Amino acid sequence: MIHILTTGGTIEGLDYVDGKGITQSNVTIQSFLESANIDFDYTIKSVFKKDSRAITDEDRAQLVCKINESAATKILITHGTFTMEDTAKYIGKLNLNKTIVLVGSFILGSSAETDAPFNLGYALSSLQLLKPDVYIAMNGQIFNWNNVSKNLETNKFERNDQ
Ligand SMILES: NC(=O)C[C@H](N)C(=O)O
Repeated sequence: MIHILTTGGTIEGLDYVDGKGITQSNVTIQSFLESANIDFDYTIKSVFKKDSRAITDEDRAQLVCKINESAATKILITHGTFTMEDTAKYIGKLNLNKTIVLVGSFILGSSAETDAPFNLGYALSSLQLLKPDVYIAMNGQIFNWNNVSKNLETNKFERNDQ
């Protein structure tokens, strides 16, 4: 059983334009999974719907509550890319003894060119194979929570020790 927690971000078609958050989107993580004909047991829950620049430590604490409440030991978190590494660190430091993978997209989930379905597939596959810890699955790579940064110039995630 995989438990999916959604938090907003570009992957859900949410973004900031002119300093204002766009909260209306016709994209759902569920619809991506349905179009891929996913055939394993999963549950999906929206924890909040925010551009990740607006996520606070209170939001992160709420996310941790949902992780702890879940009977699943494999958790996927969909999240905006800007502060994904902060949320990964926040959760990683807690040693929750579950496999937790965070994933997002660089191109709006509502756009035809979105990287969302590929990233979701890659993250869900990795989630089933990885040992308990917290990871980011982006750019076709797996990053450990304590060794990852988003490079704002290249718009890619990279290892800190690279
Ligand atoms: N690519 C993204 O997800 C950026 C987005 N605006 C965010 O929530 O961080």
